[in-house]
Amino acid sequence: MTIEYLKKADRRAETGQSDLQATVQALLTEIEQGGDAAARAHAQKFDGWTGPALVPQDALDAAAHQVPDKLKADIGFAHDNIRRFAEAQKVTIQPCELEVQPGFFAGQKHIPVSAAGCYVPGGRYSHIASAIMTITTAKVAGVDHITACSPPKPGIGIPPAILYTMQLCGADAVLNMGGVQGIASMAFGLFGLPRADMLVGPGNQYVAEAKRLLFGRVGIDMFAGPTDSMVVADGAADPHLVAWDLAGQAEHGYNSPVWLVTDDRALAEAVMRLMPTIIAELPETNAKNAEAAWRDHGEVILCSDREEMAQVCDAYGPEHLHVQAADLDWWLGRLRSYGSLFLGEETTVAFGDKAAGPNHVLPTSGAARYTGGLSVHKYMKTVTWQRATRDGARPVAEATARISRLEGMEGHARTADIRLAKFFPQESFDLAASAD
Ligand SMILES: NC(=O)C1=CN([C@@H]2O[C@H](COP(=O)(O)OP(=O)(O)OC[C@H]3O[C@@H](n4cnc5c(N)ncnc54)[C@H](O)[C@@H]3O)[C@@H](O)[C@H]2O)C=CC1
Ligand SMILES: O=C(O)[C@@H](O)CS(=O)(=O)O
Ligand SMILES: [Zn+2]
Repeated sequence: MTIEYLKKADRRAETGQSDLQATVQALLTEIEQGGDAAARAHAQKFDGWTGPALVPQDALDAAAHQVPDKLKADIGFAHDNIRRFAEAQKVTIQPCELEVQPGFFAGQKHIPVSAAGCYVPGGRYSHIASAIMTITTAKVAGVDHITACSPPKPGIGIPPAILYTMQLCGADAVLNMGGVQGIASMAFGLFGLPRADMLVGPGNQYVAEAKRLLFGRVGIDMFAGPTDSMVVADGAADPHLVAWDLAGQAEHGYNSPVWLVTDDRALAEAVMRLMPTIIAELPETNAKNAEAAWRDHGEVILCSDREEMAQVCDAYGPEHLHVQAADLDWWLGRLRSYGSLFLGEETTVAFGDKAAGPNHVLPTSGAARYTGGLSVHKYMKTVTWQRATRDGARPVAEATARISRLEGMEGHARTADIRLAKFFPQESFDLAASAD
């Protein structure tokens, strides 16, 4: 490849460092050993929260009255799109059955997990959309019990719009708890809640690391840490739109990378010129986030042709990948590594973030190389079954006995032997391990 970095990041997104791992592991251990009291103590320490851990029903009811009708309509619009998209995905999950041998049947089916814990981030921004994405999808999948948690604001708790959304989407219980203490409370079944079988949702590096460390004891959706976004643009792209699309996602936080990949030097230079002015138009905190993200993690990569651009995309595996280039079908067919793909300037990452339908909980930090984003599939276990007639069992039992014996697993072999003896008492079988 002959790519040229017109702007290169000094640092990659800060995830998975060993000090972060040690910090989060210590918090998890403290909370597991100290139970409810330890979780409450951490809520006070990190979020200044001394109110109830479980949001009481009257607070949930009150929240519904505090949300303006126009916002309710927008939340309803987004919820409807995300629910219908999840329902369409669920239809693609089909059971199957095969007669593997005459009289021997095997199949697969899908069973939703019993209890899910949905993390709704809330440190910097009030992520209403994350509540829709995680809870709605769990509900469509058929999860029996859904706990949602989010960081409480001191003296207020979880903001009313988030509480309203959590209820609308189908949360069975809501916890005033963010960060590691929120994740731990759901994983360990604190406050009388069922232990989560599955932890889902995005969050900052503490949240993502807590999920990663708990994986194995519980299922997780994926590594969904600090947001990252890539725009792929050719010479016909609108530099103003491209620059806003990069700045818009950089506001997530100081550690949210945004990358531009292009084969047009003039476009790259125009976008780089525009970025500081556009960032300065954001409100102060957002601008500070975006400025740091662009300065420390922003990259502009100049390629010689579209195939080279596609190779860069695949190598980065961005969470969001927005193509603003000719021949969108070529890109849709060619690209292999992204969380969610946005094709053309008529859509944008923020549409997917908030309201379009596809889920916004997506793999970050290159995890798109091995997984897609949150969907009903993540809440469902693909399990298999088998049954047979006696005649159908016969060749399978013979092969099983001989293979097991060759492996030295006599106990396994006997479970096959005794079936052959029971089902076919008049016959004899050669069940010795083959010598060669
Ligand atoms: N990958 C995805 O699909 C998405 C990712 N995101 C990402 O989620 C993140 C949200 O982050 P935040 O706003 O921070 O909200 P957050 O809810 O993830 O984190 C806030 C919590 O962090 C904990 N915390 C803060 N400082 C701590 C410390 N020093 N030690 C231990 N715990 C600490 C606190 O308990 C607090 O409750 C952003 O990085 C954003 O990019 C957001 C939406 C979607
Ligand atoms: O990572 C993401 O998908 C976020 O950009 C979603 S949101 O903008 O926080 O809603
Ligand atoms: Zn976003």
